[in-house]
Amino acid sequence: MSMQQPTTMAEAAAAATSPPPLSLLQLAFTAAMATAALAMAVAVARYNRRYRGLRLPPGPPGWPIVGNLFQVAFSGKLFIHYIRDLRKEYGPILTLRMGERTLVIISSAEVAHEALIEKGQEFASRPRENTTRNIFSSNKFTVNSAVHGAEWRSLRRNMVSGMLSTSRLREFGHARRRAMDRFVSRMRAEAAESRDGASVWVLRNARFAVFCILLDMTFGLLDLGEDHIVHVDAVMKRVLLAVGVRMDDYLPFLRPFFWRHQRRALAVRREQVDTLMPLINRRRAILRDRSSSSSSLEDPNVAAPFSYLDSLLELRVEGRDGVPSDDELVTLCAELINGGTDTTATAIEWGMARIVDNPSIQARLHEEIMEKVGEARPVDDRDTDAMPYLQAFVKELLRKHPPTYFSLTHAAVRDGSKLAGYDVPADANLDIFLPTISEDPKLWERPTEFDPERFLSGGEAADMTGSAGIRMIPFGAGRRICPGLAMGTTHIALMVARMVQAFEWSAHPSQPKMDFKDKVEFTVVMDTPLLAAVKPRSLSF
Ligand code: HEM
Repeated sequence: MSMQQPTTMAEAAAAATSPPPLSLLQLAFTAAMATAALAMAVAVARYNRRYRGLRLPPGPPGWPIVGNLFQVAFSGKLFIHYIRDLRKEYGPILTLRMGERTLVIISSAEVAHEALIEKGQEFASRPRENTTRNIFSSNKFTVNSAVHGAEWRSLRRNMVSGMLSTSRLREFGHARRRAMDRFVSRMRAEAAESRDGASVWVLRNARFAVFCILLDMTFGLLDLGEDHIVHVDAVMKRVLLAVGVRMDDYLPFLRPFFWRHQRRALAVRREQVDTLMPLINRRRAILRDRSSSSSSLEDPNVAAPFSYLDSLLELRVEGRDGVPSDDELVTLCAELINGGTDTTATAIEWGMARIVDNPSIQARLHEEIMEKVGEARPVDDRDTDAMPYLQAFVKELLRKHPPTYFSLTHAAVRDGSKLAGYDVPADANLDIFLPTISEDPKLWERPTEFDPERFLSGGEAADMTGSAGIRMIPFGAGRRICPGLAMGTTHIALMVARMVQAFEWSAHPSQPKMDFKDKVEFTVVMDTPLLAAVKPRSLSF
C-alpha cells in the first residue's frame, strides 16, 4: 500500500469528496489557465467596446475570441488561396478577425487607389508589432516598420538618397559586375559538377547573387570570402524564420506558452548582432583610416568608396538625440539586405520558369542581347535599359508573378478613417492583395496569359508606381511604395540578361511538367523549385 492511499472509511470518503493536493506544476498550470481565461474575457470585452457602432467591411462570421482564426487555419488552403476564394463571396474589401487582430483586406484597383493614393496620408502608417518583431526592428526603428511620422521620414529619406537613388545605383555598377561574374561562374560550376553535367537550381543561385550585391552595398567591404558570405546569409535566413507569424500574434494570452520561441528569437538576435557588428566595425576602421591618411593608399579591392552604412553612422533622425546605436545599425543594415534579397531572387525563379516553358521568349531575349551586346563582353545595366523586349518581359513577370502577394501591412494613422464607405479603425491591419489587381479582367486583356508583347509599343501600359492609375503594383503605391523599385527592376533585368547570354535554358528531364503552382515562404515561390537544364553558350569572356 502506498503512503497516499486512504486507510479508513472516513479518510476514503474525505478523499472522494475533496480534491487531491496539487503539485507545484499543477498549481502553475491552473494559474496559467485562469490567467488565460481572464485575459480572454478582457479581450472579448475590449473588442466589443472598441468596435461597437462601427461598420466594418463584410466578412465571414467568426467565433467568440478566436474570430476566423481556426476557419483559416483548418481550411486546408494556403492563406493566399483562402483570400482569393473569400473575395468571390465578400467582394473587394473584406474583414477577417484573427483573434485580437482585425484584418481589412483590399483586393481591387479602385479600393487600393482610394487607400494608397487618394487617402494615402491617412493610411500611411504601420500596425503595432509583436514582441519578437520589436526586437528585430529595434522597436520599429526601420523604414518598413516605422509608424508614419518624423522618424520614418528621416530613415526613408536617408535610404533613398543614401542608397537607392538612380545616381547611387549607378555608382554600384562594380558591385553588380562582380556579383554577376561570380553568379555565372557558380552556375557553370554547379552544372559541370551535376550528374548529367547540365543541372542548375535557379532560386538558390539567384538568391546568393543578389545577397552578394546587397552585402557589398551595405558594408562596402569587397574582400569577404565566399564562406563568410554564406555564413552571414544563413544567419539572415534564421532571422526571417524567427520573425514568422505565430499563434500568439493573434491570441496574445497564449504568449506564456511560447516562451521557448521567444528564447530562441533572442538567441538568433544575438547571433545576428555578433555576425554583423564585426562588419560594421571593419567599415568604421576603414573610414577612420581614410580620414587620417591619404585615401590613395587604400586598396580598391578591399573597400568601396561608399556604403549604406556610411550614411547611417552620421544619421540624425528628426526628434531624436544622437546617431543610431550599434544595435540600431545592425537592424538598419539588415533591413536593406533583407528587403531586396528574396523579393528579387523569387522574381528571377519565376522569370526563368517562363523562359524554360516558352522557347520563343528565350529566343527573343537572346536575339536582343546579341543585337545590342553580342558575345564579346558581358551585358551590363546600361545595356539592359536599352532592351525593350527585356524591359517588357520584366514588367510582365512582375504583373503575373508579384514576389509578394500582399503589400506590407498598412494602418490608419488615426481612428475615423473610411474605405469604400466602411470604417477602418486605427488598430486594424490593412492589407492589399496584389495578384487580383494585376489579373483583373476589367483592367487587362487576356489577364491569365504570360505575354511580354502586351507592353511593347501600342500595347498595354504599365506604370508600376500606380500614380497614373492602379493596374499593377508589385511594389505597392503611394507614400510607402517600395523605395527599392529601381534597384529591384535593374537587378532582375540584369540577371535575366546575363543568364540568357551565358546559357541556353531548357526544362530538366527529371522534372514534372511546369504547372506554375505557388506557395508561400518568405515570398511567394514556385511550389516545385525550378531545376533547369543549361547548355553554356560560346562566349569570348
Ligand atoms: C523585386 C523586388 C522587390 C519587390 C517586388 C518589393 C516589394 C515591396 C512591397 C510590395 C513593399 C510594400 C509597399 C507598401 O507598404 O505599400 C515594399 C516595401 C519596402 N521595400 Fe521592397 N521590394 C523589392 C525590392 C526591394 C529592394 C531592392 C529594397 C532595398 C534594398 C527594398 C526595400 C523596401 C523597404 C525598405 C520597404 C518599406 C518602405 C516603407 O515602409 O516606407 N525592396 N517592397
